[in-house]
Amino acid sequence: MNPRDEQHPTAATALISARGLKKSYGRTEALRGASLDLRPGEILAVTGASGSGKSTLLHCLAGIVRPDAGSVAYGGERLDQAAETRLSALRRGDFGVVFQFGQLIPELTALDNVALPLLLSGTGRRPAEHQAGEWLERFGVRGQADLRPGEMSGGQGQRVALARALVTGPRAVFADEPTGALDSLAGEQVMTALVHAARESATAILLITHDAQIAAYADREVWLRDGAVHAGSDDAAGQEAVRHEG
Ligand SMILES: Nc1ncnc2c1ncn2[C@@H]1O[C@H](COP(=O)(O)OP(=O)(O)OP(=O)(O)O)[C@@H](O)[C@H]1O
Repeated sequence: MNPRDEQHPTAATALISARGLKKSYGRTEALRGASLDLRPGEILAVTGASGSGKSTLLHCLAGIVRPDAGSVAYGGERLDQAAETRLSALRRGDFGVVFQFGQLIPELTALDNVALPLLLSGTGRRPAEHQAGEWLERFGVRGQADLRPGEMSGGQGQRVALARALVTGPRAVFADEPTGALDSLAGEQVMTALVHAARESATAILLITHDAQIAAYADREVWLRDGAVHAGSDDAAGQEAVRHEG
């Protein structure tokens, strides 16, 4: 089945709304007025050439990096102005993050890696391990629960990383090339598991990818060029974002 066929309703109101984001690193202008809406429950692919600002945009939306200018609103709350303590609370509860190389804690088993965000938010060990086991099951890696990251394949590790990102029931997951280190079969399997889990829990996914086959899993696709967001051809909200920049 074409992954785009699995449609779902999108709400008119954005979950996260970024307007006119600018961010420079020294003389490098990574973002030059990027605007984007992530709608509740949608899977949005962000593509673009290397160095076009994709990771920087993701970091600004997730409250990891503060933009130099512009705004990021999450349900009306301005993340670009929020205190660090508030941003880390959001990253622990409302947002999940997955990177290209999972970034699991090497000393912990798969189960403990997934249980950790729950333990950090005050869930008791037993319920945390129970929920972690359920999420490993959902991603098809329950059999690897007692393995450490070094003992798993890349695809298994990424499934564990996704389980860890989703275990707290986040409203949004930010995935930066989550299949970038996998072969195409493992990548497709990871994406199928991610899309399924996101649909079930109505979690919005911001997915950065270079790969058109991976982007095809998204409901909507935008591309970045020179630090600004450009809409896909069928994307009215994105067109708005482009106008907004002008
Ligand atoms: N922490 C940093 N320090 C200095 N320069 C940075 C930093 N992060 C990003 N940059 C620069 O900002 C620009 C945009 O980088 P970014 O990682 O956002 O792009 P990208 O589209 O995600 O690239 P890639 O696809 O290669 O990962 C690049 O020129 C990059 O070198």
